[in-house]
Amino acid sequence: MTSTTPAAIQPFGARLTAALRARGPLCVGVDPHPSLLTAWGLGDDVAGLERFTRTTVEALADRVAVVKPQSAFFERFGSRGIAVLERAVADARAAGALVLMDAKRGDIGSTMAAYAAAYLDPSGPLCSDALTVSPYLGFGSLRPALDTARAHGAGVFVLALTSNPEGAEVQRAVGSDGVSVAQAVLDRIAAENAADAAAQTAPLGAVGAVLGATLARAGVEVPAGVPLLAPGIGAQGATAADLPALFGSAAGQVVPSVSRGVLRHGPSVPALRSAAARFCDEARSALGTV
Ligand SMILES: O=C(O)c1cc(=O)[nH]c(=O)n1[C@@H]1O[C@H](COP(=O)(O)O)[C@@H](O)[C@H]1O
Repeated sequence: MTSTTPAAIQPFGARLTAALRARGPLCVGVDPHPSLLTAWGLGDDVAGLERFTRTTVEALADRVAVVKPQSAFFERFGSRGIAVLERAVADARAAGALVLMDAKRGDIGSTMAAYAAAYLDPSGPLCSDALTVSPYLGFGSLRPALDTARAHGAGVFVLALTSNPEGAEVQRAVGSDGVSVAQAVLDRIAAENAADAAAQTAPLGAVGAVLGATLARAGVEVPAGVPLLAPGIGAQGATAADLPALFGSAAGQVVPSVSRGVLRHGPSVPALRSAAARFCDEARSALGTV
C-alpha cells in the first residue's frame, strides 16, 4: 500500500466539491427498511432487498451527488445481503455518484485497520468513496481509517453531533478544558484536514463531520473546509429550511441527507427522481449554494 494519493485519483474533498456543484447539494440514503420493502410490494427477503436496491440506484445514482447505503439493512440478510450491497456500491459509482458507506465503524486501532481495508482500500469488494465512523473510542483510534482514506483519495465522515436525541448526553458533555466532546471532535477533524496537503487546494477536506439536521442548535464552531453531512431531513422531522440557522456561514459545506423521505416515493422511478429533485432544490435554495 502506498502512503500517497495515486496521481490518477483526486482527493475526496475535490471530488465531493465537483459532485455537489454538478449535481446539487444532496445525499440520498439507501435504507431498505422492512416497512419500505412491504410498501413497495416486495418481500422482506433477499429478492426484495435486491429489487429495492437496484431500483433506487438506477433511479438516483446518475443524478444525486452522494448515495449512502445503510449497511445494517444489508447485513441483516447475511452474505447474500452483502452481495447486494457490493453490487449497489459498484453500480452507484459507475453511474457517477460518490458512495458514502454508512457503517459507522469505530474500534481499537488494530481492528479499525481491518475496517479501513474493508471499506476504503480499492482492493476490497466493498470499497467506497467514503465511510461514516464513530470517534467514541477516542479520535486517535480512527487513525488507520484516516490514513487509508488519505492514501486512496477517499473520505471519512466522523460522528460529531448525531441527529438522535440520545446523542447529546455524550456529545455535549464538556471536558475539564471547557470544550464539549463534539467541539473537540470538530477541532481534531480540522487539524486532520490542515495536515493534509491535498486538502489545502480543495475547498473541502477529506475528513468530514456528521451534524444532524434535527438539532435545535449547533452550539459548536464549525471549522472552515470540513464537509458536513446533515442527516435527519424528512422522516426525522427536519427540513431544508432548518439548515441556514443551524449552519450559518458554513452552509456551503453542508451535504443534506435524506433516506425515507425520498424512498417512500418508490417503487416508481419517476416518483423517486422527482422527490430527490425536490429535496435538492429546497436544499440549494436554503443553503444559497449553486
Ligand atoms: O451517519 C448517518 O448517516 C446518520 C447520522 C445521524 O446522526 N443520524 C442519522 O439518521 N444517520 C443515518 O441517516 C439515515 C437517516 O434516515 P432517514 O431518517 O430515513 O432519512 C439513517 O441511515 C441513519 O443511520
